[in-house]
This record gives sequence, C-alpha cells and structure tokens, in this order.
Amino acid sequence: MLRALLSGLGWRGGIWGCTFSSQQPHLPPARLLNATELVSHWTVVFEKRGIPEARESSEYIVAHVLGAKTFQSLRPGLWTQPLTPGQLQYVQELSSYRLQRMPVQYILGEWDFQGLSLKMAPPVFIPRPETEELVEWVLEEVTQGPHVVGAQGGPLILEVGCGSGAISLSLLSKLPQSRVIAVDKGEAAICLAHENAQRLRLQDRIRIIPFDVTLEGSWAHLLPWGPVDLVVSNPPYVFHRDMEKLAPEILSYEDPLALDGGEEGMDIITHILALAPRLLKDSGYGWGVS
Ligand SMILES: C[S@@+](CC[C@H](N)C(=O)[O-])C[C@H]1O[C@@H](n2cnc3c(N)ncnc32)[C@H](O)[C@@H]1O
Repeated sequence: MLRALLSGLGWRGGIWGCTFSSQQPHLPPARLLNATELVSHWTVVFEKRGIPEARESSEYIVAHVLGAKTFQSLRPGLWTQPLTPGQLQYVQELSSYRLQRMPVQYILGEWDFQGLSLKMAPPVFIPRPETEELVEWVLEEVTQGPHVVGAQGGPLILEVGCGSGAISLSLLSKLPQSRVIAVDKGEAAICLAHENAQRLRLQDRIRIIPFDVTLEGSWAHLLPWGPVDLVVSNPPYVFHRDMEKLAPEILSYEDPLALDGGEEGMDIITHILALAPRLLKDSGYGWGVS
C-alpha cells in the first residue's frame, strides 16, 4: 500500500510571486559594530529590498559568522561585543548572497534536520519542514506497527529521490537496526548524500545508488539486501505550469528536476507507484509527501 499524504511544498515565509532586485548590497555604517546592531541593520536592508524572512536571515548569518547556529544560542555577551573587521566583512559577504536571493541554507552551507546537521549545497533540494513530518509519520508507523520489522530487527527502507539524504539519514539515526537504499537521478544529490552519510558516520548502513526511476530497465541492483519493508519518497510534485511562479530562492538555486512533477504533478509519482510493488516484500508499504 502506498499512502500519499497531501502537503504543501512550503517555503517558510511564502514561495510564490517574488521579484529580483539588481541593486548592490549596502555596506553597514561603521558605527554598527556589534551583533545586535548588525542584525538590525541587515534586517532593514533586507526588508527594503523585499527579501523574505529578513530578520531570520540576518540573525542566521550573524550567528553563523560568530560560530553559533542561531542568534538566540549566542552567548549573551556576544550580542553587544564589537565584531572584528574580518567578521564584519564576512557578514557583508554572506548578506550579499542573501540579497541575490540565495537561500540561507546554501549560504550557511549546512542545515539542521531532525537533529542532524546536514551539509547543503546548490542545486540539491533543501529539506522542508514538511519533510520532517514525513519522517515522524514513518517512525510512528515503524514503532507502532510490529509488521514493519526487517530481518535485522529494523525495517529495510528504500528512499526514491534522496536529495541531500535528509530522510534516509534521519531514519537511520533513529532506527539503529535499519538499513537504507537511497536512490536519486541527480549526480549532485548522490554526491551530497554520500558526504552527509560519511559526516554522520552512517555510511555502513546505507547504499546510495544513482538511479532514474522513469527509465525502464534493471532495478535488481536496488535490492542488495533483498526486498524492502518500506518505500519512502518526497518526490517532485509541482505542476509544470506552476514552476515559473516559484520564488527566486527556489527557481534560481534549486534543481528544477527536484520540483517539477510534470503536467499533473504525477510524472515521477506514477513511476514510483509502478516500481514499488516490485521492490517491496509482500508485507511492505510506502510513504510519501505529495
Ligand atoms: C523534492 S526532492 C526531495 C529530496 C529529499 N528527499 C528531501 O526531501 O529533502 C526530489 C528528489 O527526487 C530526485 N528525482 C527527480 N526525478 C527523479 C527520477 N526520475 N529518479 C530518481 N530521482 C529523481 C531529485 O533529484 C530530488 O533529489
């Protein structure tokens, strides 16, 4: 059974109908030297230039330059401490990328997902908050459904379209007895998923395989450990006609192949639905966001 769960694509702050600006970045006035003042300064600059999530963006950038994940997690002493000229320069540089509508996740080069710190790099799809819900649903099903237990004591999982590896790696981190086969068509996605698996020391329980689900042909190599208990996917599902309405953050930086689901949004989903029964055990099932 494959349960398709409806959910929006969801870029926090809105994904539709934004415009580019060609103006040059503003240099902060010389008097703005501490973290709090810098955040305020760049918030105003971003707001004036129509950059979504202006305050969050400036907070993330300043916190990153000061070695923290969030502004709130900075030692309070750092909020009012003057930044060095090098740090100011770095904030300026990163903020200029945001002015070009680069997503914060790519600017920082990493992002937390389900408590894991994942490397992020364009054009590989940035995992969305909804994807964390998908992981929660799968975990709930696995822990509540005794039928979803593989030979190892945890389910053998196949993820179609793994991107950065967010879903596969977070499932592996929460299910220590499980193994995952993660496939993706994109070369950059395959490389980044490998890198993230190594980074999180989960590489021994995952096979990351380049695979285009739309191509007819052999899929036997997707079963190095035999049929799987569970298929999970966050496939491309944006209607082709809506692609041009996506925000510049998405359109200019993320791989269109990660988003474009064809005329009815079902192009990739249809192939996953056709493939899944061949790869699943009789008792297996699938989860997806669409
Ligand atoms: C919406 S992204 C999801 C990425 C990741 N699972 C996540 O949630 O962050 C969809 C992924 O499917 C991959 N993909 C698109 N078409 C594919 C195909 N025909 N075969 C395999 N993977 C495909 C894309 O490269 C992309 O990484």
